[in-house]
Amino acid sequence: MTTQLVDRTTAVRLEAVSKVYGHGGNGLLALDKVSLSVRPGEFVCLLGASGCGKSTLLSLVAGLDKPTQGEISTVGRQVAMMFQEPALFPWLTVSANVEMAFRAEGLSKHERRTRAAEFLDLVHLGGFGKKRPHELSGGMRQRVALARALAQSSSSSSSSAEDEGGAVLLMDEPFGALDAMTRDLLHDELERIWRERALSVLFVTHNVREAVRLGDKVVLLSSRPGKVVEEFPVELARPRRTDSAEVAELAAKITDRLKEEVLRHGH
Ligand SMILES: Nc1ncnc2c1ncn2[C@@H]1O[C@H](COP(=O)(O)OP(=O)(O)OP(=O)(O)O)[C@@H](O)[C@H]1O
Repeated sequence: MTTQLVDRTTAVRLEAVSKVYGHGGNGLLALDKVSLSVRPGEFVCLLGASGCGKSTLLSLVAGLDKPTQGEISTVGRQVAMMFQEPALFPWLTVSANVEMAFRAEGLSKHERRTRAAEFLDLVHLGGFGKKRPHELSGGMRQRVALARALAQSSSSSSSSAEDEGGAVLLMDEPFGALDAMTRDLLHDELERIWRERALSVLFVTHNVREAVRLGDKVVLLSSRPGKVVEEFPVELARPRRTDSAEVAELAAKITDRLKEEVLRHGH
């Protein structure tokens, strides 16, 4: 089950969470007693081989699905999710796509547009509000998706009155389809916004360097069923460069551990 946390030292907490898809003999154990936590303002990267249950875990935290066993708790503010594909409505303008985040708030059209423009400015897309998604590059579309996720997590309908902490952002390989240069730029922007807005982030990737570039902590999941194998604190100074020797060194250590896990499971 998913509950609201009263404890202010944790933004997201999973305790012995298991997920089985299907029933009986045909059931598939996707996650096996996974425990992990994200502190308020912490950037946690979740790393693992394909099919180890990373997306499953995020959808459970987002409340899109329920764990079979275990408990998930989050801060009062509703979490926002961002996927590999930006999932924009192609027939709407960029601004209208971001305005969707405020649709439950009863704001006037003018207020919605003004607030959407603020979030588009934040991701350096000021002036692009009237464009349609197909007129933008892949990286720009992903920025629109980021603006919409930030708007969602800040909307008053998604926060409780006593909630003063930053929002929780769940990201499922959001930059996986982008070229390396665009990805680098978006890493810098995400890091800036994360700091400015004191976000708590759970970021799924299978790119080890990306995890080390961004994370305060990298949580390594085993191959299916997903279990936490090891947590690696990343104590490198920020801002980091994906191509730096320090990032490469820790990434190599984590990759070795990941390979060991994949070989142990035979897939
Ligand atoms: N709705 C579902 N019904 C049945 N099985 C599912 C469902 N969703 C996921 N699975 C299975 O659960 C396992 C974990 O899937 P999941 O998508 O969470 O892994 P992942 O680590 O995110 O993979 P990838 O890195 O390839 O995106 C996989 O074996 C997948 O086939």
